[in-house]
Amino acid sequence: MEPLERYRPIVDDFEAFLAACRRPLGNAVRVNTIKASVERATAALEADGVAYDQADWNPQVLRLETDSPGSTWASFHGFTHGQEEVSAVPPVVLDPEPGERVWDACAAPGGKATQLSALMDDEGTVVANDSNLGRISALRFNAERLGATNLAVTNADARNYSLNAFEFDAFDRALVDAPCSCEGTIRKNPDALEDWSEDHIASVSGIQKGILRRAVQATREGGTVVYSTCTFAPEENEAVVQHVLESEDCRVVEFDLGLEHAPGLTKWDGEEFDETLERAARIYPHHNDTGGFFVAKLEVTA
Ligand SMILES: C[S@@+](CC[C@H](N)C(=O)[O-])C[C@H]1O[C@@H](n2cnc3c(N)ncnc32)[C@H](O)[C@@H]1O
Repeated sequence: MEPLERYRPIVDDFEAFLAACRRPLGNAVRVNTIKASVERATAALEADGVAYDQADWNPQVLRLETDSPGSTWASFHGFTHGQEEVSAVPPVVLDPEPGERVWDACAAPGGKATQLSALMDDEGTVVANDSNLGRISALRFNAERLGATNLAVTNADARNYSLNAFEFDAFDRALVDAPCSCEGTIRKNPDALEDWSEDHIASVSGIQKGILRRAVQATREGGTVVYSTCTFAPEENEAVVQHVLESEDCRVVEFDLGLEHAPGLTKWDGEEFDETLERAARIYPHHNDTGGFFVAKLEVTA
């Protein structure tokens, strides 16, 4: 928990934050609407005797009272997919339409890519990319299990991603769910901070900047890019968005999130960020009894 002390000056009710970070996280699933309605999925859970609670902000997210959410009939049938509640936020903020072209730049193992497919009624295209070949097999497996047929998988470094193989020259939307220091996953993974260091944060921040820059370049004017991480470090969040605001044509836009959150920061460690960064969301574990997440929404401008 010691590394988290650096966030004492920025987190509202820091003691409640620390206490929440120490509590194990319950299990959650997302209803896979490609295969089942919420009613059908919850009926399958009830038949299995698994109690659930629907999330207030999204009825497709269910908190389950079971230690093995992957061992229910609903899961075997692909009606549900184990996914942390806050992890379901970025695709909802991206808000893709059926028929659009969407790039998921860092997609494996595919929780959000398959959610994008479902939000698009499995119509249009989700290009689900990841640079890690080992994680691609899990992405393919999840796409098949959940029946996401509009999902195409690529294996490349998103920082210099080429659109040459496609018959179009820009995506309508892009999601960058970036590799990060994973501080916000501490409730699920108590070892999450074991290898924590400021050097690692600095190095991953450079990768994040490169990926987000490419995502803005690869998205059409008027299109939308969502940037998310499961970490608290401002170097990996606001500083990354700030970097891209300075180098690419885009702006930070507001979004409505039915979840309690804090605004993005406008300064950290002597660095000042654009005031529009306040439109980003910092979701802390004590806000909604979830993991931690950062989400920013960008519009590509001329
Ligand atoms: C937070 S995880 C993505 C989780 C995924 N969006 C989901 O919901 O299942 C970050 C991913 O970024 C990938 N990654 C790391 N560096 C990358 C790069 N330069 N280009 C593309 N993907 C990268 C990692 O392999 C990892 O799978």
